[in-house]
Amino acid sequence: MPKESFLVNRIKSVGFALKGALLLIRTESSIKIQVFITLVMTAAGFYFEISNTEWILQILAIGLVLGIEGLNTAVEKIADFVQPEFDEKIGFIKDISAGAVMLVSIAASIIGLIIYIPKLF
Ligand SMILES: Nc1ncnc2c1ncn2[C@@H]1O[C@H](COP(=O)(O)OP(=O)(O)OP(=O)(O)O)[C@@H](O)[C@H]1O
Repeated sequence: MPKESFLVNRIKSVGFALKGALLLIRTESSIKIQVFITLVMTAAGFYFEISNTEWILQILAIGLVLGIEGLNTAVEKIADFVQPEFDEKIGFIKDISAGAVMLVSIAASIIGLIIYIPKLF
């Protein structure tokens, strides 16, 4: 069988990644909430006419939270696959992964406060 070209492989990878992102949004409730917050913050960005720099920081913060949440979901799925029973080590791995989401969420919330508090008060 002839090897597929680099370009065909790249296009296929983008397809798999898009499928994964859609699957994530359709099946995971935490990502659904974060997508909702993304829509609210995007609307707020337009309403308050935030600057280019503020848009860049907001997009970066939102992208980080969604990306790390996606990785956390992947860690949870792998953990459940390799060890469906209660296991202290699995609990530790899942807690660390959830902690990573919390850290970026705190940073994103602080960025949001720095951008919007001066516009509200
Ligand atoms: N197999 C397990 N062994 C030990 N502790 C576990 C196990 N599964 C889950 N836990 C504990 O329960 C917590 C929540 O795990 P869970 O997989 O339900 O994640 P979640 O954050 O509720 O994810 P989601 O709501 O997105 O499914 C973990 O952080 C861990 O402390």
